[in-house]
Amino acid sequence: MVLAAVTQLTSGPNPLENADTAVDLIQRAAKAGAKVIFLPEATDFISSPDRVGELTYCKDNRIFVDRMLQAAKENNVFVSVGIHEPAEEEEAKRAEERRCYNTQLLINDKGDDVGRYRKTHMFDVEVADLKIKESNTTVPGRSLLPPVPTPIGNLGPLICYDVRFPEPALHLRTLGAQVISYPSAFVVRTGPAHWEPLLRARAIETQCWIMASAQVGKHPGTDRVSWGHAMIVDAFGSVVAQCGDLQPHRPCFAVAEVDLDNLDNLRKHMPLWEQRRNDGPDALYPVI
Ligand SMILES: O=C(O)CNC(=O)[C@H](CS)NC(=O)CCC(=O)C(=O)O
Repeated sequence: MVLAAVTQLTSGPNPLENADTAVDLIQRAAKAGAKVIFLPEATDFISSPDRVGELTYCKDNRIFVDRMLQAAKENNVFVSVGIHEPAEEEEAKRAEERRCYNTQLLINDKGDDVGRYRKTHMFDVEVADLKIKESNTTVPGRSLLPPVPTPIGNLGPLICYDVRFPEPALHLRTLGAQVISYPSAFVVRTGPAHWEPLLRARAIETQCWIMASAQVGKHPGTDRVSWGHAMIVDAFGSVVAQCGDLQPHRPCFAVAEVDLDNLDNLRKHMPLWEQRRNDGPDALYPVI
């Protein structure tokens, strides 16, 4: 049994200050015994949309990544962290747009970069008073990252809005995932109604552990407020750890022991992957 930690924090527009907060959380969670530590989406910075290009390409943002690699090594822990990654020129189409990928970076306990997943679903929505177009600043990734071995099992990375789409999570399970991570910055308009049920649904249907780190509270210099409620859901769909909502929100973490024997037992006795009908909608639901 290995301990995992999900974290909750409030990133601002300064990558170096956010690095201090993230390193402090890594140290605290490692001291509590966590071997795998999950930091939220966009831990490096959250800013108004007009500053995303500048901040993505600035030197401090490269220093942010170096500090995460160093903290993983020094604390002997595996780290998952959400960052803005410069998009390749051909992807950005026009270099002057300086768009980014919304990336989950995976770092092993030696401080090596062992994988990057780039968010594939853009949060382009209008819900009542909320209007956000992530694709103005961000280029969607084009592929899933096959699960990466970690001390808590094979980890399949996805990000935030991706949680609304069951298909990539199911595909990661087929590729061998035992744990799926959703570093997030859910908005307060949708969080109360959708955050927990979506995470639990993904856990139940994939029979994977879900690690959902979260941004929380008002982001300085923006009009954005994040929902928080970072949580760990086990492969049966139970919420086994959750960060609080006591205000003012301070950076915090919640831990759970990840039991892969139980996961194997669940999959053996409820063998969804053997029972799934793969013969397509025409065979399953013929039009009478
Ligand atoms: O913009 C950044 O710097 C970091 N990225 C985010 O905060 C992203 C894109 S705007 N947020 C979400 O996907 C929220 C999804 C959500 O709230 C829902 O699905 O309801």
